Amino acid sequence: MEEIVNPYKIMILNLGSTSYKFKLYRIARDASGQDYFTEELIAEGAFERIGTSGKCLIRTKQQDWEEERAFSDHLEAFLFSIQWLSENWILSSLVELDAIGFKSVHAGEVSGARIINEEILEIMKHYSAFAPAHNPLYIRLMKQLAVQYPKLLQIGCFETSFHTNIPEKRMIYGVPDSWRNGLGIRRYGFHGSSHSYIAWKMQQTNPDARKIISLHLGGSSSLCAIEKGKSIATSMGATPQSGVFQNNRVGDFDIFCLPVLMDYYKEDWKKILQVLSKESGFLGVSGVSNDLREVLEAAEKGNHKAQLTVDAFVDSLIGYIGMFTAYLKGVDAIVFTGGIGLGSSLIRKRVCEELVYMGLYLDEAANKKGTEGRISRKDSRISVYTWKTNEELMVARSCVRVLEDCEKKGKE
Ligand SMILES: Nc1ncnc2c1ncn2[C@@H]1O[C@H](COP(=O)(O)OP(=O)(O)O)[C@@H](O)[C@H]1O
Ligand SMILES: CC(=O)OP(=O)(O)O
Ligand SMILES: [Mg+2]
Repeated sequence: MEEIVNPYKIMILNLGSTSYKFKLYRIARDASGQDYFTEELIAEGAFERIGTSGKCLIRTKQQDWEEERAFSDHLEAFLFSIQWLSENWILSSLVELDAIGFKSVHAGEVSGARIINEEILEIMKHYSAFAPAHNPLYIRLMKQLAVQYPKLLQIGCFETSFHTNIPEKRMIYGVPDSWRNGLGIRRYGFHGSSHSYIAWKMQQTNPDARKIISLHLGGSSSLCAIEKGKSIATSMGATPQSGVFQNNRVGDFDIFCLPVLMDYYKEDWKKILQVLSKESGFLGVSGVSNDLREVLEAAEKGNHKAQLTVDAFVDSLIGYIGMFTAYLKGVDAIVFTGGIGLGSSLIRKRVCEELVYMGLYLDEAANKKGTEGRISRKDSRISVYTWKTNEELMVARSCVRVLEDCEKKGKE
């Protein structure tokens, strides 16, 4: 392994809508001094189905631990992982870290990698209404850590960052301009760490693919049109509740249903938002589950509503792929990532079957294998890939940049 000179020790936390993930790195810029990094992954953890019970695993060089476990929330999962790392002599205390990095979600116009302080926490709080499944979780943990470890540097890398170069005409809604400036109501886009990882990964492996559509399909799902490494369009808007069908969130929805809903729910708008953000999407339409694995299983057994959910999900992906192909004026590669993107060969097959008209031909055997890499046939005009996303790596790199800036400022 390449020697890592003056590495930082950084722990990255990814509080997903259904999962808790962490990675612990030793990481530094490499000898070239450019924007390249060398890193060693000391430990990683992925806990599924937070709130119910799911597969939880932690991996280190020495050992793997895997158990079916129930964590009531992300905080409990985080505390467990810290205790595990300490008991197994991997990290005796968070005090050992140079920084803790968060794959944080929404702070409106504030994006990029930011040192977490009172001001940023206030902004995140303001945008909690936009990202209710994420922001409150991050704020709670950040505040708790600030009390417990006042010297620990906390860095938030906001999911909106990758999308800041999308043309203005594509980032506005057709609403009074004062709503954008006064209330922050505009499109932002999310899953920036994942889509930027895909852009980077494709640059490393397939530099000729300049027009890419990245499908991050997971607890929440979004698509991103990437041109020459930059996001030029994305399916989520002002909030991560929008765009394609989500696990339990509505996706795109016609706001003019509101009067009917207000009537039905006796003007209880909080209840309406709860249904749209927690009881809709896969769960709402199928009535089976917010976990696509269970919906697919039910569809297989002939459950009509479950089948409709799967069909509508695939259909919404196809719609955005068509739109983004037009924005990109063609497409060289389509990439599947996220829990569903990597895990479900059926969803990949269903999507690709709809794209044969574009000269896209799936390699059925490669698709079924479910490993990373190319899954389209040699004669396919558009290549198709599955990559396991690495959001934590992108966050860790951003943290290194912030730590270097801090050091520079300290020397000035
Ligand atoms: N083999 C699979 N088939 C269908 N869905 C899957 C599969 N594996 C995982 N998933 C779905 O992926 C989601 C988790 O995706 P992930 O991107 O890790 O989550 P998060 O959004 O919480 O960060 C779960 O909701 C699960 O239903
Ligand atoms: C928007 C976001 O960070 O989503 P997820 O819950 O999929 O990780
Ligand atoms: Mg996620």
